[in-house]
This record gives sequence, C-alpha cells and structure tokens, in this order.
Amino acid sequence: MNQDQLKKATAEAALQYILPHLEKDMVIGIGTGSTARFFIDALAEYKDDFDGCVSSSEASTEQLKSHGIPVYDLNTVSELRFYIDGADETNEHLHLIKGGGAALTREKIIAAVAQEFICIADESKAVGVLGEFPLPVEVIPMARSYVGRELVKLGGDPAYREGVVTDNGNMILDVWNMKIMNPVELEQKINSIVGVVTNGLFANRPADVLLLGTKDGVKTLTAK
Ligand SMILES: O=C[C@H](O)[C@H](O)[C@H](O)COP(=O)(O)O
Repeated sequence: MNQDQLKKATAEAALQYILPHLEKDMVIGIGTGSTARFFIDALAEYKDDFDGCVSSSEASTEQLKSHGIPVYDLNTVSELRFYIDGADETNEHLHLIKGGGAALTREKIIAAVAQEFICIADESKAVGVLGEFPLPVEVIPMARSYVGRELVKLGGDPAYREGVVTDNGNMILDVWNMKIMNPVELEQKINSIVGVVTNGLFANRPADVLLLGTKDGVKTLTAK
C-alpha cells in the first residue's frame, strides 16, 4: 500500500470507530489535511445519522459543505463527542506535531473542546522523538522577527513559511532542528512568547486514540 492508501485506510477505520456512537443530534469535530479529507469523504455517506460538524479550516468547511454536511460555529456548540484529525508526527505518548497545513490554532481549539480526539495517521508519522518535522508556530505578523529571535534562544532554527497566511490572518514560522525531549514543557514555553498565537505541539492535550495505518493493517493505539 502506498501512503495515500494507508491514509485512506486509517480514515475508514476512524469511521468504523465512531459509527456505533453516532446520534441524530451529534456534532463532530473535523480536522484538516489529506488524511482528514479522506475521512470527510467517508463520513459523507452517513450524513443523515448525525447533526453536523465543526471544522478546523476553511478548506475542510468547503469540503463538508460540498457533501451537504452542515458546519456549525464552535461557539454555538456545547459538546463535541469526537474530534478526528491527522498529524505530522506522533510519539508513543500520542504527543503530536501538527500544523503542516497551517491549521494548528483552530485544530487545537477544537481538540480542547472534544471529549475524544482520534488521530489518524500513516506509519511514516510515528517517531521516537518529535522534531524531525519542523515545528509550526502561528505568529501575529508584527511579532514575526521578535518571535524568531526568541525561538533561536530555545535552540531552534525558525524559517518563515513564505506566502502562507493562516485562516486567522497570521503567519507561520517553521522551527527546524528541534529535538523535542520534553514536548509538554516546550509547548508551554513557546506559547508564552509574546506574539505567538500557538504552536503545533499537541502535548498538553494529546490525542486519546491513534489509528495508525501500517502495511500490516490499521493499529489502534492509546498513550504509553
Ligand atoms: O495543519 C494541518 C494539520 O495539522 C494536519 O493534520 C497535518 O498537517 C497532517 O496532514 P496530512 O494528513 O495531510 O498528512
């Protein structure tokens, strides 16, 4: 199986995971990226079995609406049973790096609200130590240079993601060469830099379940 087939298999496994729990008034949190796209396509067949979704990006919103799935403002939703989303990296504690698609802030907000965060990823995303994938940091535009200098002090090598404006109107710095030994602490440290909106570490709110697409099938993993 190639990488896309593994992503599709994990998306279908996530659908099977949530299907027994669907209720007519249920709202589901939806992530962003190529794996989430496979999930949205699979979910569409069951659109009459739940109420609608909240979405972490304009791109996912558009795709959901194209299937006729209602998309709600998170402020109008008091409970989210599930959040389903991909990741750029995961370790065995289900700490994640996310934001390769620049949607990290909205993703982190929805993950915070959700009762259960189901991460869907192919096996290339599983690593021993996070940080080979450059860590995305969403930054208020006027703070870009200052935040960059502060990230250098933390040992990173930030690069401005040219031409990218987030759905919130901000910029992304991708931080290279970080061997992230303590993701919980680093997430907090970076978020305390003035001008940072948030960073792509999901360690203080890790995934609850990881559906990992491997050549031997989709594995269901919980944090070690
Ligand atoms: O901002 C994007 C998200 O965090 C994605 O979930 C992440 O980049 C993984 O994307 P993909 O499923 O395309 O590998």
